[in-house]
Amino acid sequence: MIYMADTADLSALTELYDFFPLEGVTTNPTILKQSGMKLSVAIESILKVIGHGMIHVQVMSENADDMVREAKTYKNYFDVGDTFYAKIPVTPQGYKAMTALKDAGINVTATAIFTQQQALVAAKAGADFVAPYVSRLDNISSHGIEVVRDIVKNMTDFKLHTKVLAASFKTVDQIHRVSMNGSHSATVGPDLLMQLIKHPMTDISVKTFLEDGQDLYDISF
Ligand SMILES: O=C[C@H](O)COP(=O)(O)O
Repeated sequence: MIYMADTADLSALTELYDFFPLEGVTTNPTILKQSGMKLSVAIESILKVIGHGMIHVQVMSENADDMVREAKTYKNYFDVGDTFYAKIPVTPQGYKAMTALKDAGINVTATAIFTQQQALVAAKAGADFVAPYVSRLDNISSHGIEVVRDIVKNMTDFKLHTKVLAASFKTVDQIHRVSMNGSHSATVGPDLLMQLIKHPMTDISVKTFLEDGQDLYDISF
């Protein structure tokens, strides 16, 4: 499974990219607002941290032609080639823009997905990733994990190349369950990414190893 960071928090990203095998960063207008940075500064700063990792940038336009122009502008502005993904909401104009963007050779991440059909239509429109919102589904008494599972099944059954990018997480268990249901990728906030790898028994085990080995390891390195 591909892990991405769902954040524009530069210090958290720098800390995570030092050790966590992340393959990209996803952003949206809300994430930018939380960072306090304008788009140009935020994305340029993120790119300095992530190098050749994927960068997913959401468009603000509502009309398909504008979405396409906006995405093309960002791709050129940030000069990021194939690691650039235009995040396009699954509106009617968004679907139209997805097809046009793919025709123009620009990667697409279909976002704000709440149903299996929204994802399937996005895949047919050529989206490289489809992003169902797990917590936001759970919070409206729906079932985020089941939606992810159904979308994964569709991609497999219909032999589509689109990857599921599960998004909107609040718990480690949600991430565990989307992995077990075959999600190709997940984008996760920094705090939860850290929680994924934390376990008190690991800390206790490492502490014991250090104590036990203290006087035994006699080879210099
Ligand atoms: O871009 C989509 C986000 O992953 C949504 O996450 P959120 O529900 O935590 O805002």
